[in-house]
Amino acid sequence: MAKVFIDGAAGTTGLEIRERLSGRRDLTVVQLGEADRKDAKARARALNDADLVVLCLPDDAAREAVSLIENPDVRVVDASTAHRTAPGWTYGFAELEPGQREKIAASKRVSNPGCWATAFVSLVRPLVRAGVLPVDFPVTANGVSGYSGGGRKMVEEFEKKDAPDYTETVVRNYALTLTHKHLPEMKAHTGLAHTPVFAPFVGRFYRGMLVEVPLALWALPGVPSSADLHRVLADAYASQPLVEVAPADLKVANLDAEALKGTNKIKLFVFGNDASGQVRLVALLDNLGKGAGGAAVQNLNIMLGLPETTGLL
Ligand SMILES: NC(=O)C1=CN([C@@H]2O[C@H](COP(=O)(O)OP(=O)(O)OC[C@H]3O[C@@H](n4cnc5c(N)ncnc54)[C@H](OP(=O)(O)O)[C@@H]3O)[C@@H](O)[C@H]2O)C=CC1
Ligand SMILES: CC(=O)N[C@@H](CCC(=O)OP(=O)(O)O)C(=O)O
Repeated sequence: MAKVFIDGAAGTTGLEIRERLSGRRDLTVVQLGEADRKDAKARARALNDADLVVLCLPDDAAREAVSLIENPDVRVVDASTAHRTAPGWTYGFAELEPGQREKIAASKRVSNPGCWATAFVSLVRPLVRAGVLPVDFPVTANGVSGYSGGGRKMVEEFEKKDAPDYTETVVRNYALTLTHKHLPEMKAHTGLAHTPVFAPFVGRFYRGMLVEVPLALWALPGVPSSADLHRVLADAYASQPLVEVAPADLKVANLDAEALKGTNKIKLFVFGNDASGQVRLVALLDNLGKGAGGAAVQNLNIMLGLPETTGLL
């Protein structure tokens, strides 16, 4: 039976992954106790003794963990931002490209996508691949996330009244320097030539997110209809159980960012107005589900040759 070590098991993403793996009888989960969890020697031992390790650590600690692995058989899923565009690493988004699942299955080093990037690339990559969206198009994205996306520190900022930076803010924008940490992977894994203009918001709710890519259809070559864009997305994800494309004729007045909380799914929507030549592509997901822990478990299943959606859906 495969031995899985979670490094960073006490953090927000680590806890989420532990919970998802807790009922599993097809693997053994290892984690270090409170006294050892930051001890480099204990971590090195556990890292080298596992079949697969899941890193739920800040970027620097994730890089350090990888450097501590000497056993060539150990396989890694890294939930941090450290290796998402690094050479030698496979991007852990099985549904993204034909053949990506097989690459993940064969890889020793898999980087789990960021939550914003998961939403963005799932909407944009199929359109770029199909040639509907030119690679040099000036794409923008915006969205709102629950505060668990910021990890333990942000959770405390929103929840712990005696935290030094406690806030009662309901919703706020951020990344105003236009250098959000997911931008490199958003560009690299869509194939876009230019970095998208990205406007993220965080709100006073724990988990869930809504991400939008607004597009002027009249500015695209051949002026496609919103139905054309919908067809590309529906075809791209037709056989993917964790990615759902809502029907093109769906009539709703709004979407709730928390609607998929606790699930491992991502749902994509195309809201278009062909009279004005405009479309809003929308992705709905749980930042801790398909945006982090759910995706990590999916990657782990694929890498260990276990049924992909065990413990998910
Ligand atoms: N939250 C989210 O929605 C998502 C997070 N991620 C990524 O997952 C990773 C973890 O994030 P998240 O769970 O949110 O962060 P947290 O801060 O909640 O958790 C990080 C954990 O790592 C521990 N840690 C820090 N340094 C070390 C070290 N040197 N050795 C061992 N353990 C250490 C921390 O302990 P302590 O708290 O005691 O310092 C904490 O338990 C990050 O890289 C993040 O970018 C990815 C996708 C989504
Ligand atoms: C609300 C919030 O602050 N979210 C985090 C991203 C969460 C995520 O996907 O993070 P990783 O890159 O850490 O994987 C942010 O925007 O920086």
